[in-house]
Amino acid sequence: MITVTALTKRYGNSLAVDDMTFGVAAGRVTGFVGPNGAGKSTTMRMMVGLTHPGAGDVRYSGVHYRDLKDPARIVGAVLDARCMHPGRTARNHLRATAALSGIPFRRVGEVLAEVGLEPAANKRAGKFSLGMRQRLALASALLGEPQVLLLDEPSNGLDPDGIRWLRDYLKDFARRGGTVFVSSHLISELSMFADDLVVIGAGRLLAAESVAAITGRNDVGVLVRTLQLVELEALLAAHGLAVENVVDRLVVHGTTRDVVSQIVFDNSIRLLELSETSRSLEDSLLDMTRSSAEFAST
Ligand SMILES: Nc1ncnc2c1ncn2[C@@H]1O[C@H](COP(=O)(O)OP(=O)(O)OP(=O)(O)O)[C@@H](O)[C@H]1O
Repeated sequence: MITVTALTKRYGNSLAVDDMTFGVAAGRVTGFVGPNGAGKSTTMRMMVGLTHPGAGDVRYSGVHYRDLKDPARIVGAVLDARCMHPGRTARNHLRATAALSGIPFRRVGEVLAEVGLEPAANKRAGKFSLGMRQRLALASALLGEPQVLLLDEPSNGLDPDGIRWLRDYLKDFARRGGTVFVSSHLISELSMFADDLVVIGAGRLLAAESVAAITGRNDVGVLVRTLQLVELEALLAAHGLAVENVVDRLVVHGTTRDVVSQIVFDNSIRLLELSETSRSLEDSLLDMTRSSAEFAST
């Protein structure tokens, strides 16, 4: 649905976005992750024509954003939830936005209900919490019944219930055939609902693949504790297993608990602990971006 090709943006001497190419599929939630300053916002701004790229382009089903006949009906974007008139009520903010895009006013009531803001419809946006502004910004993006949602850090300011609600909403939007591209510097949060990930660091693309592919590559292994450490290490190595002695335990790479427990049983070794380990998605992404700034992990 979205194709980003060789997208590049330079600010002075620094490359904020460096030759970025990736695709975002319809019917799936794609997470856009990277440490602070990696270039997520700059990329998303270029995706909706708010920042002019130095090179490269972004297309929606083959059509350049600036050539879309009715962009509000194709792409709904929330890039900065603070961007609204504080003196306007939620309803009036949405009416003004609808009028600008030629969208019928009946959509205003519908989107207020969709994001759960009906009770606050007549309150001024200036009195809204950041979480309520996020919902109002999402409501604006939904006015044109778009096929694509682009959201930059949409859970900022949402409470845990709000975050769960947003996650379910976006999953459902994708299930109905929509395209969701959502950025976050919180890997743990994205890993809970994204199908695909686009990972960037220091302006460069590091990976663009499914969460399943990334986790599938993760090293699985077995952790063993025993008082007969040296004896078991030799036995496991004799069976051709890659074994590592880490202080008071053995880590056996690329195998399962069943294999190790059989060797242990056959050789009457007494165990203190036997467990399977796997690296989390977060560990993998941290490895990918280690050379760039730190990810926030909570
Ligand atoms: N208008 C601008 N002028 C100069 N430099 C900019 C501008 N906008 C962004 N940058 C720089 O480009 C780089 C990428 O910034 P960007 O905001 O896109 O990153 P990000 O991944 O969205 O980070 P964050 O999660 O902190 O918002 C940063 O080094 C930033 O300082």
